[in-house]
Amino acid sequence: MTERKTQYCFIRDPEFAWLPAIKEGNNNTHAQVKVPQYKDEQSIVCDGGKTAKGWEEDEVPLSDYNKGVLPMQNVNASGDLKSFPDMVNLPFLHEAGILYNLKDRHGNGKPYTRTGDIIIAVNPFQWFKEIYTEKVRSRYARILVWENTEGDPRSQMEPHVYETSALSYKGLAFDGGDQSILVSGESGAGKTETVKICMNHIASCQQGPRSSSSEMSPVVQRVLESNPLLEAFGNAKTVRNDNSSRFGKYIQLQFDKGDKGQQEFRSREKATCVLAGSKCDAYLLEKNRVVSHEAAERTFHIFYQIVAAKDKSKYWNKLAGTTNESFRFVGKTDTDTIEGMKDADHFANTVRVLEEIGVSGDRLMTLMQAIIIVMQLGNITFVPDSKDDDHSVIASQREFSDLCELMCVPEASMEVALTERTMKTRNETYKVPLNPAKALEATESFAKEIYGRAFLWLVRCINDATAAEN
Ligand SMILES: Nc1ncnc2c1ncn2[C@@H]1O[C@H](COP(=O)(O)OP(=O)(O)OP(=O)(O)O)[C@@H](O)[C@H]1O
Repeated sequence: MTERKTQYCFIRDPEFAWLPAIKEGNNNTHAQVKVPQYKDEQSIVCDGGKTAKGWEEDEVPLSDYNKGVLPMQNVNASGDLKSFPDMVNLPFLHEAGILYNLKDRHGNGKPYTRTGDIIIAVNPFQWFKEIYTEKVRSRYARILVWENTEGDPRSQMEPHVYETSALSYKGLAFDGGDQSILVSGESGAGKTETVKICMNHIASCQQGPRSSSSEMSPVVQRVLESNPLLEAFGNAKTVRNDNSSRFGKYIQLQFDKGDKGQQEFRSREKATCVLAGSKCDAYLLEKNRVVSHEAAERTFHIFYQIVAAKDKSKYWNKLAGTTNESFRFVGKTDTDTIEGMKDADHFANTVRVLEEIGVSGDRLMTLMQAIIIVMQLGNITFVPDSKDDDHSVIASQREFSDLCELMCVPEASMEVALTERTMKTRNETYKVPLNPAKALEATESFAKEIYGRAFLWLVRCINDATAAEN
């Protein structure tokens, strides 16, 4: 009599998506399964139930599964998971198989897994310093870029995001084609960090085959240093990520490929393809965050930074003595520390980098005042005009006078701008009064527009400092 092989499978679960189980039998509509019970989510693994604290019998409807078949686990005869660095090789390729493979590697300190040419990164939320050392960086560059090996050199290496950077540099330097790297994932997945790791590595690839120096090229340094600026103005604390990018970006790294006429081009002896500059396109800034955010979240970092700045009254003397709560758009926050640094220290760093890219003196003053104007606009309130409910008048007179003084605009003109809308037809221009709700809406739109434009202006300044001239 032949012994029946244990059928290690997965079943759907509303809490954990997929659970490992053992299939005991089935009829036309249902499968009978034994489900190992683990201590907690972390300890749920594919191990044939060896570390489970008990078992439960269950019956699952086959109609919940693709073609009525329960997906099988990628395990050996004793039920232990067989982990694959490249998921193209998974014997059973399905969602549950992918998730448990990634979970196993993640648990073993391996945040990267390959699927063909794609690298999947599972955010470890702790720095595994040993996988980002200079030695590791140059090994990936040497083997993937500079050594002309037969076959796929990746087969001898652990999957790593350095593989993506090295292969794109190689494609650019030796095949001559432009390269694109797409980094995608949900909020907090680690996209921004991955881009930094990738850019740093591209910089070490261009140091050439024999480089062992950790010295960064000035271009890359400038590109990476501009990051805190984009983060100050474009990032905010959300419930998922304390430093969440609230805009999309397309970073173009510009390489000088040398003179193609010279034999040196495509030489494997020397790097002739060198980083000359970078350009960033920013889009879809979450402008709405300027005027409102969830209680557990924050608006853009720069607002807290400026309120916390030691020298804030330099930008507007009325900032002296103010707190986050002094401004409706900013409001109470449960933290004054982002990525281990206080808002006040971040501000000093923001100003230092701004000055480095040429935003200093009057330009710096204007930028900061634009930010303060946005905050002050949030403090303007409206009430119905006693003579006509459809008209509104400004209720917060002192805040309004401060705003006008800050903007250097006469109060009468500003009041008209905030409480009336100008309509234009083909033959005439006329004013429509705004009720308090509409006036508030218009004021908020004005604040969002100023912030959005200041952000794009800043991106242009960064590009002026980092883009290659030709
Ligand atoms: N490779 C990594 N090693 C260690 N920690 C990491 C790594 N990648 C990301 N993290 C951690 O995860 C946090 C969130 O990462 P990151 O800001 O890159 O996410 P994101 O995908 O860009 O999020 P968002 O879309 O919200 O901007 C980082 O602040 C860092 O603490």
